[in-house]
Amino acid sequence: MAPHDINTVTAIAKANSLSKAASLPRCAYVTFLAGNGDYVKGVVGLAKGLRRAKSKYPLVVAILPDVPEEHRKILIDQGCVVREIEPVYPPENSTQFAMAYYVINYSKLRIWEFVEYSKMIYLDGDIQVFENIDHLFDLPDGYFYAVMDCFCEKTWSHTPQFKIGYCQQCPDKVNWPANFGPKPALYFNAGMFVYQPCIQTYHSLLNTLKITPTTPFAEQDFLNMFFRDIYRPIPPIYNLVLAMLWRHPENIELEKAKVVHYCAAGSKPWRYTGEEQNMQREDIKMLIQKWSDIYNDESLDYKNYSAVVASEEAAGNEAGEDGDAAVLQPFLVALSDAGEVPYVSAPSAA
Ligand SMILES: O=c1ccn([C@@H]2O[C@H](COP(=O)(O)OP(=O)(O)O)[C@@H](O)[C@H]2O)c(=O)[nH]1
Ligand SMILES: OC[C@H]1O[C@H](O[C@@H]2[C@@H](O)[C@H](O)[C@@H](O)[C@H](O)[C@@H]2O)[C@H](O)[C@@H](O)[C@H]1O
Ligand SMILES: [Mn+2]
Repeated sequence: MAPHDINTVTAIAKANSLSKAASLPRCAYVTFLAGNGDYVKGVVGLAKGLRRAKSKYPLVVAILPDVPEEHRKILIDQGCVVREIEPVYPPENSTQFAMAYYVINYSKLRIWEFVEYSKMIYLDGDIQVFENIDHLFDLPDGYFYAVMDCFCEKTWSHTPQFKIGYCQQCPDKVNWPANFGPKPALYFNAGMFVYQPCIQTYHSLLNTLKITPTTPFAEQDFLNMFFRDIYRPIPPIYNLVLAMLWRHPENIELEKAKVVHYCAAGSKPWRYTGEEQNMQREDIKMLIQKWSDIYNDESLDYKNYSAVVASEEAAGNEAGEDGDAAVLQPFLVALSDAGEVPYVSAPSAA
């Protein structure tokens, strides 16, 4: 066959694109959804935020069986890869959780089973991504990456740290008392982390959980214990826990925050009333507004966004490296590879 033969050219192009797809690292974002409440709004907001940030990778939603059909459909329509998981129950124990609903959070451990991906970034449903963080997938393998938590809110009042006013965000302010034993290891917030799915790790997590007493911060305490030797802190811009704004303003440059975690009491954007403590702060109102702008932006709905990209491609717009088409393409490939969403092919330009 002559190289200019149209079939040859097509075959080469196809082989190239296949090998390109095959060599793409198998990366994805993953979040967790339980129940029939309003957290589905958080996940929709997150899916749209990732699109706005031109993330190249899909958002997998690990859902418990109690998520209603209606909510599953909303997620699929937003281009999410929906995966049902079995709940994980902690061993029986009389511990009071810092929040009663944290008990379902042990189910997050199932995401280690998603081994069709080599690396994933877990994000809580109450997180928003304002700038692209795909580069976190390039961090060296073999570690667990997350942002250090803050111990100053009253959800921490049960801990010795809180009682003496010690926080790892300002470790020199209050010295760790000698008679308290060794200084505790660095402790991450489990609303965002970079990890590698792995079946051995998955079994080890579940087996270790069976012999581990439950504690107030549920799976977060457990993950901190399990991964303490390979935990590597990343800067707070990758998971801005809102309380940092009033507890440790000296550690935060708000304009640099790429990822915001709406975890302070009263700060869930989809049910914000402004009544709780600190919720009338200007920075909080601004962050709630930014979340709502993304949630309400119809051009970020998957159906509208993919239609625009398809028509740009049809117009022969190769849209350099930063163009929407170039950016959405691998996202669609990843989705269609996952077998959940049909690949939206561009109509012929002829
Ligand atoms: O009814 C619920 C409660 C929690 N979650 C999920 O569990 C995560 C952890 O809970 P949350 O973010 O409310 O905890 P916080 O970060 O505020 O302590 C949420 O982000 C959701 O992804 C959920 O889907 N439904
Ligand atoms: O089940 C334990 C939970 O713990 C975390 O909650 C936060 C939040 O409750 C703040 O209000 C506290 O002040 C903060 O320290 C605490 O870590 C995670 O965000 C969540 O995903 C989940 O892992
Ligand atoms: Mn959260």
